[in-house]
Amino acid sequence: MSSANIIEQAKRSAAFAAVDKHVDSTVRVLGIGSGSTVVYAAERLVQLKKEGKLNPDLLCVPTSFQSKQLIVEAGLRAADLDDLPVLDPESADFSSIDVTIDGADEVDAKLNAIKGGGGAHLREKLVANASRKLVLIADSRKDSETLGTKWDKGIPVEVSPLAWRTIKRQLERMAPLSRAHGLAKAESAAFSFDHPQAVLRQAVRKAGPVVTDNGNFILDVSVGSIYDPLAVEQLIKMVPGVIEVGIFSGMAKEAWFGNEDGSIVCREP
Ligand SMILES: O=C[C@H](O)[C@H](O)[C@H](O)COP(=O)(O)O
Repeated sequence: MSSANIIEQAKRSAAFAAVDKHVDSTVRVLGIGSGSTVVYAAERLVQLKKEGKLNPDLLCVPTSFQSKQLIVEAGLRAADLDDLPVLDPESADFSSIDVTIDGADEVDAKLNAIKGGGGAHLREKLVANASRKLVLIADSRKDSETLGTKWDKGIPVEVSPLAWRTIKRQLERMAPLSRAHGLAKAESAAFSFDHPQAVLRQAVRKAGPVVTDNGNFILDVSVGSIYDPLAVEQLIKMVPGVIEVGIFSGMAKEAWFGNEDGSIVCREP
């Protein structure tokens, strides 16, 4: 098997295992992530549907245009996040979604993640935030001790097109010491680069920038190793015009990694 096929097989195994563990007839609302690994989760859902193992009233909440197409093509029912009732109105839990299964670009030892390689992280974060459980699926190349050490394309940041140059300049002046911003432990650096770089993501086969599903631009912000994901997420989020940051700190409850030898690892924080 070619190395590309081995990677695809690893992604597929992780996706199948996660769906098998988390999706049964008791699940009423399911979040569907975006990207190439989630395609295999949709494949497994189609099989389970044929076997009559899904809830007949199952609603699927998409996280992108691509994700909605996966839901429709799988013969499942798509629902918008704000059309759903909360699962338990009597409790403080505001979740509308039982479980969401999504891909990731890099996942650290505590299951903090970088997402948005496909530009879908705004809706992915909204859906993750409304989910009781976020389950990540990936091949083992994404499994990392420290964010920013494996995914070297920068943190995807969705920004307003109205001020992208100003936002870029401001992000490039972010101080590496979280101490300067009072956001994390004194003396500790949130990230390693002295001079972060923010690059406007360019479209392929279209002149000009990538325009997200929400009509915005993406800056890919390289900061080196990310020692304090929450501090970096907060630092970036504070810049006016930043719509969403592709760091998901403390959101995932489980991550499934497919290995090249065919084995699967499931990790919890
Ligand atoms: O914007 C895209 C999403 O965050 C994806 O879930 C992420 O990029 C991983 O995608 P893939 O499964 O294709 O590696």
